[in-house]
Amino acid sequence: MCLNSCSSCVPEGNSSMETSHDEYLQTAEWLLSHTAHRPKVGVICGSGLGALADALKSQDSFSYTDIPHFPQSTVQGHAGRLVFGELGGKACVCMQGRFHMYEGHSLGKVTFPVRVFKLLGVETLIVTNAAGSLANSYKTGDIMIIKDHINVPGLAGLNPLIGPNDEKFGPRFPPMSGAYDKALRRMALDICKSRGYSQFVQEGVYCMVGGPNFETIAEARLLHKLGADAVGMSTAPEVVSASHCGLKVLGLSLITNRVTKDYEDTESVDHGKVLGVSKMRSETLQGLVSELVAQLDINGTTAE
Ligand SMILES: O=P(O)(O)O[C@H]1O[C@H](CO)[C@@H](O)[C@H]1O
Ligand SMILES: Nc1nc2[nH]cnc2c(=O)[nH]1
Repeated sequence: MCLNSCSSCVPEGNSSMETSHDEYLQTAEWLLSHTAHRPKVGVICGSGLGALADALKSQDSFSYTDIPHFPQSTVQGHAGRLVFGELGGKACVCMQGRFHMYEGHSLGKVTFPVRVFKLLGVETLIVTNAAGSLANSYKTGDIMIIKDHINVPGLAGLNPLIGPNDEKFGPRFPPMSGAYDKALRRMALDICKSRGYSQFVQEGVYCMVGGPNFETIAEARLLHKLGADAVGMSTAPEVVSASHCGLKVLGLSLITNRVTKDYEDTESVDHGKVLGVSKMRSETLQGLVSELVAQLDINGTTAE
């Protein structure tokens, strides 16, 4: 076995090594030459949550098809647009549509926009997703502030950082214990409290699985026993990549369905239901994200 992480040895479709540093730079430079916005905050919109970008003022919007080296969205509920604009007086960039492993994208492509965000000057990343609940106390429509994640593909060796490390982005062995910024979580909780959201806000552990199928009952039971409160098919690779390059991360899961752990339960889930609940809660999430961005101290630490 070769131990050199050369391109012929690292499994194809796994790491970010297929993208050179110059390609990230070319994309960032193209974007900066097409907009006057200089975003410090990046937002990734989960399934059906693209309306978060509608709150941006003075928008410059780019279809993914027009941006050099950008992957393309293939999933319903992910429009495939990068929107720049102002939110709460701060310059932001918002992905209306993310990339998933199950679409056939390599994890390098899934996380490509995160590194581009870094090169644009983004310091804080807000990641949203639609997820199914495993915790018994969660209800459909709840918002879960992500405290931590279990990256099932990552544990199995599917990690965007596999391959030669690009030191310009971050270290070979990045710690992940503080991946979800404590101060940002505190801020989100306080805002939820002040807005009267407390009865439908949770803080918990997100578990990423590869998808695209939803969980079997035995899988749901297993993930719950492992400590997961909610499950989805995204977010972990983006957060690993963001944390690696020093971005502060806030993760928000919208609970769109209950994942059944009971063989007697006849309720099932489909993507249409997921999108329906996302749409219903989109405005609430938009309010939370807008206020949070408005409160950010962009020059360094987060507001207390
Ligand atoms: O994680 P996001 O992109 O929000 O979407 C979630 O919803 C889709 C399934 O309905 C999957 O893509 C899952 O990951
Ligand atoms: N894996 C998974 N992803 C989801 N995305 C939205 N709901 C679900 C779910 O129940 N399971």
